[in-house]
Amino acid sequence: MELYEYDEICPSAESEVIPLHARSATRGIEDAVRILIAATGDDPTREGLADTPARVAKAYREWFAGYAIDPARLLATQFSEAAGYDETVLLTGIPVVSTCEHHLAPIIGQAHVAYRPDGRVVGISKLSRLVDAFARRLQLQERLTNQIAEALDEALQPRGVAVVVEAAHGCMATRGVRQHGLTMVTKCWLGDFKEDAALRAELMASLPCRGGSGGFFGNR
Ligand SMILES: Nc1nc2c(ncn2[C@@H]2O[C@H](COP(=O)(O)OP(=O)(O)OP(=O)(O)O)[C@@H](O)[C@H]2O)c(=O)[nH]1
Ligand SMILES: [Zn+2]
Repeated sequence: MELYEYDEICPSAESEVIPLHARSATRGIEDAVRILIAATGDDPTREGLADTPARVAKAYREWFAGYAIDPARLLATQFSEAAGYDETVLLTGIPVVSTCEHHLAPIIGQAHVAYRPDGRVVGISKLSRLVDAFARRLQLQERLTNQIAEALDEALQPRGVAVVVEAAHGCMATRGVRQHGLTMVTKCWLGDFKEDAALRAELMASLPCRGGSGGFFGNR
């Protein structure tokens, strides 16, 4: 295996310490990607890989855009015109694109978000934005599930919140146990949903759950 000099693949490494959350982190990411490419045994300077560090830096801005989003601001616009509606509001099949904090591998799945309003509702698109704001961070699926539920509960103070996330973990599909087609299902129940088993059952019956039917990294 060919070895590469550190400052050949990582020219800016010693010039400054770059906070990773900042926009200026781009160069630091690019240097890190060159190191990772070299670690695979490939040549980070060959033509096909020359633009890869910049592409990965751009991808990182997209994958981790959630850190810059304030969930409370997302949910700040609320409507009271629907005050007479006090049944469950449910949005199913919200795409989840996240990254596991243990292996930096993708977590791909869907979230189903429900709440029982108490006089106020939010624009339905905000539920999708809320899921995305927490998904586009380094995550554990359990924490992602709880964060979505708690942010909605805090902002809207509804009578209940339910969040179900079903996702496949790239770190299980592509390495380690190397089992694809598995789906992890996590749930968070707050308020009415925590107290009322019939409500939980009704909600679960309304979900187009894919759990156990193949997952997002293909069938076994
Ligand atoms: N509970 C939970 N576990 C996760 C999540 N994402 C990844 N993991 C697991 O995190 C664990 C990390 O375990 P470690 O033993 O520290 O790491 P590892 O040696 O790479 O583990 P293996 O994946 O079993 O090879 C693994 O079991 C992963 O499957 C998640 O969102 N929630
Ligand atoms: Zn993982």
